[in-house]
Amino acid sequence: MAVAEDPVEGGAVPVLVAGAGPAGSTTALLLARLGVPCTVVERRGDIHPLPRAVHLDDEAVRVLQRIGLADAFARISRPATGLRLVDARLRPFAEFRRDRAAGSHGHPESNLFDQPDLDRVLRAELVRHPLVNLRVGTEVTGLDQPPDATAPVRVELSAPGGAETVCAQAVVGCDGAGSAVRAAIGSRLHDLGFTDRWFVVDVRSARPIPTWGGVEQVCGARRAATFLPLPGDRYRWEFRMRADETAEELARPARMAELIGPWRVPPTQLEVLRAAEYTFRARLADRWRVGRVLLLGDAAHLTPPFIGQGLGAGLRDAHNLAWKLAAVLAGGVPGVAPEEVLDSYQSERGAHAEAVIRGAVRVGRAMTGGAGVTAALRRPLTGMLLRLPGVRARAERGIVPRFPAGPLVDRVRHRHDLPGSVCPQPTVRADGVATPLDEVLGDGYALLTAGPVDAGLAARARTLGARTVRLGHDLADDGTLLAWLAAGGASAALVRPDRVVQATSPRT
Ligand SMILES: O=C(O)CCc1cccc(O)c1
Repeated sequence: MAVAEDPVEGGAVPVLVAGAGPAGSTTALLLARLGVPCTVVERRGDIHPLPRAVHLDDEAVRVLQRIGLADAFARISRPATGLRLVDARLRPFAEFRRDRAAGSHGHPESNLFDQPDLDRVLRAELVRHPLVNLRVGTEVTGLDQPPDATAPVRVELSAPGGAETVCAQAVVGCDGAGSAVRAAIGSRLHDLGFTDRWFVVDVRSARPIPTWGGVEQVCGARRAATFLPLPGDRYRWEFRMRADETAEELARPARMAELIGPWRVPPTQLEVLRAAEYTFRARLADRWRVGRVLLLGDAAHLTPPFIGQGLGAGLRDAHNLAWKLAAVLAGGVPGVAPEEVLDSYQSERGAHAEAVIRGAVRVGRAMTGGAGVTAALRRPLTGMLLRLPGVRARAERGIVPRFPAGPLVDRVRHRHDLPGSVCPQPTVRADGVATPLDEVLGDGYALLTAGPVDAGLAARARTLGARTVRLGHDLADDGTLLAWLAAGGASAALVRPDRVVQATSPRT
């Protein structure tokens, strides 16, 4: 299939991305990095002015690194100490600590930020990139997909100049919870059984508010709450709302003073930037792809924020999809049918997104659910639970993606085998220069070797155009990669462009 050279307004475009939020912008920038021109349509003229997401983990920051924005993100975020459970009087009773220097993905494990800051960084990059055509004030109103999956999709747009139609070889719907693209392909969001109203308060504080440097989850019986220190002078509180409460009532000075009372912050030192009701939901779309139309981010899944994974899930989707879509538009991944390549997007990402949503619901209920005796027992029970073998380690590790076997992930025989897992990113020395591993691996497939490679894997790597990177020759690291390969019983790993291990060569 021919890919148009340039994005052409009103004509054929290789990829139309609906929505310029963080997930849509990241998708477009990943595609553009791979040489695929994108048109991004965005309903809003300017970035969304209100703070929304506040947390990204190290794997999600690694995705931003792929589009050259890790340093910019570091400037607008603060590495966090982790998650602390506290009682109604803010006395800690459990703590999950994160590495503030760098975790296995080469970035701080927990990062707090204010979403409009990230939106501005991404928007500047979209505007700057020669392969991205950003069209604001424009949104998808309908789609028409011919039965032949490889024929262009006709996309109806509402634009400042009126209604128009463009043809795109693929459409990526990143248009949020109320996605028009999702509706147009007949995909439905399924409720995973969680809806909770919370009152979210974003403030600036004239004086620093003492914090432990991470997220505080108040697990009191009377009212669950979350407190987060954002960068600079900004902070966020979230309070669970009772059935008979309204945001207007809670926003009154007397009620607000009562809510933030335990933190002992004089309300006069605070400037309230926003105080609004937000409904936390757990939802998953049943179909993430119909032909060449794909869903991503909040259009595909919604999670409550208790483990801080909402936006990260969208960036992971973008990382998983962009290289597959780019490959299919350029003729495919050798040895795998294009439809299988694209199907693997939902089979890989859907399972992880569902595990994250269900995990967030479980954690949310465990931390904040119940009343009376149940809530009173939370503190001692949590202490006991965390002393059980493996429980703390699991809670600290989070929900790590482990993709199932498929056309792009070999079957594993042992749970320590590497295929389906994400390769770590230590800092390595290449040509005498300290560099994050991904910069050495490049944008395509890579074959990371620490010893002999079996002939089958070597041939597959050649067919896929993989860059061979030999430990101890092309780069040196602190032993992380060697230990990782050894733990997985491998002497070499074939790493996909999204850093997922596709196959390994066994250690002999
Ligand atoms: O696990 C962490 O380090 C923080 C998790 C988190 C982030 C944001 C909100 C929240 O309730 C939890």
